Amino acid sequence: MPTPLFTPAQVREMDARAFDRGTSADALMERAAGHLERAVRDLAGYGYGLRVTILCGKGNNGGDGLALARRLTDVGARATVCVVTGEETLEGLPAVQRDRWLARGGTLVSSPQEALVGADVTVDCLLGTGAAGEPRDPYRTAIAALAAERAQGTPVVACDVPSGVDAETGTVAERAVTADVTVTLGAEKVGLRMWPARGRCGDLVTGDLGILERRDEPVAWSLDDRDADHLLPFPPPGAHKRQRGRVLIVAGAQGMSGAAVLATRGAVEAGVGLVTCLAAPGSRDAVAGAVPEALTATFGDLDDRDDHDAAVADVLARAQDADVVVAGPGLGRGGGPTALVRALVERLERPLVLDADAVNALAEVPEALTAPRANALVLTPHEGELARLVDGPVQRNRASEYAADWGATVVAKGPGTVTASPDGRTWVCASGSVALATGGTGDVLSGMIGAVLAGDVDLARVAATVHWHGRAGEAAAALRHPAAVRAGAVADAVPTARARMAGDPGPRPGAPIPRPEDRR
Ligand SMILES: NC(=O)C1=CN([C@@H]2O[C@H](COP(=O)(O)OP(=O)(O)OC[C@H]3O[C@@H](n4cnc5c(N)ncnc54)[C@H](OP(=O)(O)O)[C@@H]3O)[C@@H](O)[C@H]2O)[C@H](O)CC1
Ligand SMILES: [K+]
Repeated sequence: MPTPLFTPAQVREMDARAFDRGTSADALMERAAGHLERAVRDLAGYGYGLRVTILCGKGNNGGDGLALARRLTDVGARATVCVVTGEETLEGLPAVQRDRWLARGGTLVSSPQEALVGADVTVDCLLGTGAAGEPRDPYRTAIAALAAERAQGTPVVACDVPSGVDAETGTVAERAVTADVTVTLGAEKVGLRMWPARGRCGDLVTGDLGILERRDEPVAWSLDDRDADHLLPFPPPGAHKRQRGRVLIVAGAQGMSGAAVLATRGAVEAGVGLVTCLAAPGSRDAVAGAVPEALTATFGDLDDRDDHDAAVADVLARAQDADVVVAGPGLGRGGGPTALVRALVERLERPLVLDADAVNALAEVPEALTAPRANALVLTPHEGELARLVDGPVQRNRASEYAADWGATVVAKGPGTVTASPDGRTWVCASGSVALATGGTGDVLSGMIGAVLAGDVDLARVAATVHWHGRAGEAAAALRHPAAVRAGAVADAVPTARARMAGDPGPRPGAPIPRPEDRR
């Protein structure tokens, strides 16, 4: 099942409703501590005799830590606790937890450095969702001490969020905790799935507090392999190639054949009935040579002012034979590509995927983006391209606003790609590898998206394809080295990645890939 993701403010509302139903804040804190205790023991593999150092702040995050110390003692672990702001700063529930800890025979160590000596596991209960901005002292110093201990090999469990990480936006303070496991409480917070925050969390575990209700609407979703595989098309038995979808790729101006080749390969490897690539003459030959499975043709000269109307008309006519059009990879910049993109956005009555130069062209004619249109539009900008479209700094966690403003599905590419559809659904991609941060991988993705939409324009499929492309990047990195993956290797890995998502552990000659009805 897709994982629902919420903002910290939503989780606070869930808390408030739980209080209205009669659940006490104390009970929630005890539940939180129970999840932390399990995570600590799971990480270490044992509990009895385990030396656990818990660094606490003065808020409820610190209160969770004090409750944890008591629970760990109950199972025979040795908890060392430091309240970095001083125990006298605690008020309310954290103060109640402190008193319970002291009544249980626990003690408090005043210096974080001293508390960390000899720890097998450390727990970051410094700052949670109530904190904002750059951690101030004494938190700052405590975070540095925790980092130094981790550098010596002592793992860190973060309570709710790694301190210094913004659980709404995914931004990370200059001084922030890097955890090995993060136990996120109540419901998964969206910012923890976004980068750079995701890189600070380690394994993400959700600690259910019984506060999430059916009516809670997540701001985003995260797909796993099975979710993504189920969303992706599976060829109906007996289908002929036209029924399996036809993609037209408009890419590759003169001298820019590589992008056209990669986008065409993306579509072919993703599996679709027919792929046609329209490119400038030299690029067309390159595509024909590199991807024999695709049909190829040329578009007129987009650079020639007198001819570009004819080129645009030709592309629109050819699009009549396609279910989906992908435009942009290596299309070039200037009046011709801009006129073509504008015509496609305004006049094409087919789903349209715009990538790379086509996104740049669209930034030249922003009125085309907001005008009513007859097609489903998917934009796949990387950060630089998105910045041109929004004309200012980009926040990927605002992709859903961009999608609503433009009536388009926005795939905001980067680590933890965010896909937002105009109907208000948002997905944060959990797959991928730094191997994808190399030229041409976006072209592969655009072709793949074209292929999956050729059967059915379900926009959740776009998010599933982003997940699939991420898995292909991981598979290519595993076969080679993350530092040495070229985009063509990502395209090569697309079919195997899908087989693995479907539950196939690896190549097994002769073994059929299970059909959807056998898997569900
Ligand atoms: N449903 C749940 O998820 C539950 C979560 N619990 C835990 O509660 C925390 C949130 O607790 P809260 O008390 O709201 O906040 P924090 O513990 O995160 O701490 C806030 C204190 O931090 C100070 N602060 C704020 N910003 C900074 C900063 N940049 N540098 C230093 N200090 C900062 C702030 O003090 P001020 O005096 O500055 O206002 C606060 O005192 C949640 O994360 C969970 O761990 C519940 O236990 C169970 C239900
Ligand atoms: K924390």
